[in-house]
Order: sequence, then structure tokens, then C-alpha cells
Amino acid sequence: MTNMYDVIIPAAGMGKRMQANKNKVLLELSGKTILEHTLQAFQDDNNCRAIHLAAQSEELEMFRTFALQYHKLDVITEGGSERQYSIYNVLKAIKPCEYVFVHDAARPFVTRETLQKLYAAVQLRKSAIAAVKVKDTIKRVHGTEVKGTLNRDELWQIQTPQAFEYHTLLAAYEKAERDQFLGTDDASLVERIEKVSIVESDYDNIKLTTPEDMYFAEAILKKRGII
Ligand SMILES: Nc1ccn([C@@H]2O[C@H](COP(=O)(O)OP(=O)(O)OP(=O)(O)O)[C@@H](O)[C@H]2O)c(=O)n1
Ligand SMILES: C[C@](O)(CO)[C@H](O)COP(=O)(O)O
Repeated sequence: MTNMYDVIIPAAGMGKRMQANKNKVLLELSGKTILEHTLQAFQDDNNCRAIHLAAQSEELEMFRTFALQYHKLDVITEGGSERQYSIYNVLKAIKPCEYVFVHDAARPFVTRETLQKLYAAVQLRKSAIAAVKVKDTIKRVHGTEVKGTLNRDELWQIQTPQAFEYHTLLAAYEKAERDQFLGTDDASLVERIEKVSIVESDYDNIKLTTPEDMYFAEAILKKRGII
């Protein structure tokens, strides 16, 4: 079937800032790992054709066992030393397809609504990324000196999923490799070759990064009636 998307889920991080002494995506939330919550979101989305994972070498076998439960799980490839390298490894390992979403394993609360909005947007605008409006006042600071206040109307906090045409994403990653460009998200690579648009997401789509994020995660699960 055409016009569906594949998703690449980088899950090969160390979770250093979480201080859990293991890959944070294997921490449990209401009886399931964070990674499983994330896999479930894409397993449940009818527009998602296949799920591909980047894993640490020592976790490759364990991640393969998830395929028993999550049937869309397809390619599982070894990650790299940076998020960008992990995603590039997967991108090179999968078969060409029409659209690719990239989504952090560490963002387990992505909603069906955001996935649907992104899928509609990528078909129309070729590249679309999830984002929320910045709530705080943001200043530019050198050392301790305030250099200016940024116009909040122009500032968005960028999340994943990020959705692209497969060939565009591959070209952006190849160019980044040639230029030795390292970005903090996928869009920063694509922005170097074409326009990227945002889709408004929600504030629950947090990345579980530091220990206090686990409290926010519990609150979100309570709000959703899961615990
Ligand atoms: N070399 C890496 C680094 C990160 N990731 C993945 O990219 C996502 C977002 O990265 P981040 O939150 O920074 O995770 P970690 O790198 O694990 O965390 P830390 O930086 O605290 O070590 C996570 O799902 C993580 O598993 C990855 O696949 N490969
Ligand atoms: C793409 C991303 O989710 C943007 O928020 C990314 O994973 C950020 O990683 P960071 O290392 O926490 O900036």
C-alpha cells in the first residue's frame, strides 16, 4: 500500500542525564518500558507501515523480542555515538519508502492527533515537525550579561515526531555527513536543503530526560486514566 509512513525510533542512547545506570528507555512506567509505550503509539496508528529501531549493540537481541508484541517492528540496527548517527544508520538500512517519521523512544506520550496532523502536513508540505509555543520569556545572555529579549511570538519548542519525504531526509543526512554537520534534531539537517514547517503539538509530548521527568510522566498517565 502506498502513502503510508515508516518511523525510525532512535533508542540507542545512554540516558546519562536520567542517572538510572541503564538505558532510560528501558525504565518502566505502569508496567511497560518507556520504549514499549512509544512502540504502542505507532503500532496503533493505521498510517504507520513499519517501525525501525536504533539499539545499542548489547541491546539488539532484547529489542528483537519486542517484535513478538509489536508486529510492525522491522529493521533493528545498531546505533551510533550520537543520536544523529543512530538515525543515519537506520536510514541507510531500511528500504526506500515515501514518508519517514523520526521519533525519540524517550517521548512516549505522542498522541494519535499529533500523528494524524503530521501525516496530513507531510503529504501537503513535504517536511513537518511537531512543536509547541514557548511559554517563558527567553533572553540571550553572554556570561551573566543579558544581551536581549527574543520575540516570543517567533519561538517554538521543537519536539519529535518529525516527518519528511524519505529521499529528502536521506539527502539531508548525506549532506550533513559530507559537511560534518551535527544537529540536535533531524529538521536542522533538512533545513539546510529545503523548507520545514511546524505542526502544533501538545505539552504532554515531553522527552523523558532527567529524573524529575518521571514525576511528570506519572502525572500524564494519571490524567489519561492509565494509572
Ligand atoms: N547515540 C544516541 C543517543 C540518543 N539516542 C536516542 O535519541 C533519543 C533522544 O536522546 P536523549 O534524550 O538525549 O537520550 P540519551 O542520549 O539516552 O540521554 P543523555 O543525553 O542524557 O545520555 C533517545 O530516545 C535516545 O535513546 C540514540 O538513539 N543514539
Ligand atoms: C529531537 C529532539 O527531541 C529535540 O527536542 C532531541 O532528541 C533533543 O535531544 P537533546 O540532546 O535533549 O537536545
